[in-house]
Amino acid sequence: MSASLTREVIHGLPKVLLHDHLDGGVRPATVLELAAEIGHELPVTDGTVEGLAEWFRASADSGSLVRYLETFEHTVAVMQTREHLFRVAKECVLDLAADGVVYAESRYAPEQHLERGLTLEEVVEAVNAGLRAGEAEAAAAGRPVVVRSLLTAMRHAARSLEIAELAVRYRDEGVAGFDIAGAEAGFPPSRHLAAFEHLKAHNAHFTIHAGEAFGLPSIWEALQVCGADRLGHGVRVVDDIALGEGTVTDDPEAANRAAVEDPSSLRLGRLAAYVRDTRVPLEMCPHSNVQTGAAPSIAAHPITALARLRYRVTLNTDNRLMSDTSMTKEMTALVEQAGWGLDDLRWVTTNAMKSAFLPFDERLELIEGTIKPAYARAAEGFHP
Ligand SMILES: O=c1[nH]cnc2c1ncn2[C@H]1C[C@H](O)[C@@H](CO)O1
Ligand SMILES: [Zn+2]
Repeated sequence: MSASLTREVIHGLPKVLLHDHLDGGVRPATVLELAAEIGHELPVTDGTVEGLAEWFRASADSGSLVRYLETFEHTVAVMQTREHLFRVAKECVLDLAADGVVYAESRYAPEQHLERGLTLEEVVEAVNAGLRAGEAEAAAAGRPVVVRSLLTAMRHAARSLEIAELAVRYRDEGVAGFDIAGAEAGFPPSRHLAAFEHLKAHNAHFTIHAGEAFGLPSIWEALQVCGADRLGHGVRVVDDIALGEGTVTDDPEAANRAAVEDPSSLRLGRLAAYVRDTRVPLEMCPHSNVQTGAAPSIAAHPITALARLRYRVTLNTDNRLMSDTSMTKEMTALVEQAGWGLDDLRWVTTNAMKSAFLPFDERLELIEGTIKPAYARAAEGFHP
């Protein structure tokens, strides 16, 4: 009964987060403090944590991915030394643990953290050390969380092969995989084929931001040309799902209703069918999509139709700072605004754990030992 599924109950549920940017989740207080320390000028001058947090949220709320991404200048600026990277990574783990996250993959682009002389290896080692310190502190506080990193290459730049090599080199030291991010239009993933070939040659995992600001060609390339294991966002797969005379994209709210009332009225094109048939995990990020204009609202976000159609949907935060969000907030919004229930939350959580770039036995242990028992206990609470 979703009536009892309050924010407090949701906060207590175990969560799995596959798509969270380290530089998109810096605490506003930390940005403020470190910017003052290094003399980086921030765009707001009232000096308050609240003012800065609001600036990030409002600036990211532009309806444009390109403008959303401009705000990262001010988090990346304070992540340029070992000490600062360590701190940001550690605080990230503590914040996720406090949100009830039990497994997370935190991604960042090492090439963006070289401004003050660090090497790529030093960046990775500083972040890894911070993640391990955060895990230890969270476990000691009774909130165990496992956090792995994904190394991102920026799609407009030309360092993807180097970053892929770095991901392979550090695979046994907490780096679980690789990603491509940045503005999508004009920078197709196939520009980075050498990186993907290297990863495949070494049996490494990768995801690609695709189908966020740009539609089906980007999803098709990510899967069929590059061989991505998962899709970052992938929300525009609904461009290939017909509803009436148009597509789900034309009227996502009607599609969410149709997916429940009459699923056969939604007709999958070849690519949309391929994504569902092969169980490609979709790393969906509702609040981020509303901000960048990839979805009209939480109620009308295609995540609900895709969930009802049984795509391999996972729920994610993307950028907790810019989107002023958390896993608790993403889940609560779907419950309150899109008719989701406890079964849906358990399902996306299990989907995410199944899709993690963690060895199978470790995934199974988290599903059987942590996720299933906690959701079963929560379900009991809803019986009369
Ligand atoms: O949603 C996103 N789409 C594309 N790129 C993104 C998104 N969120 C963050 N990024 C970029 C900006 C960061 O600096 C970079 C690495 O985390 O990834
Ligand atoms: Zn992202």
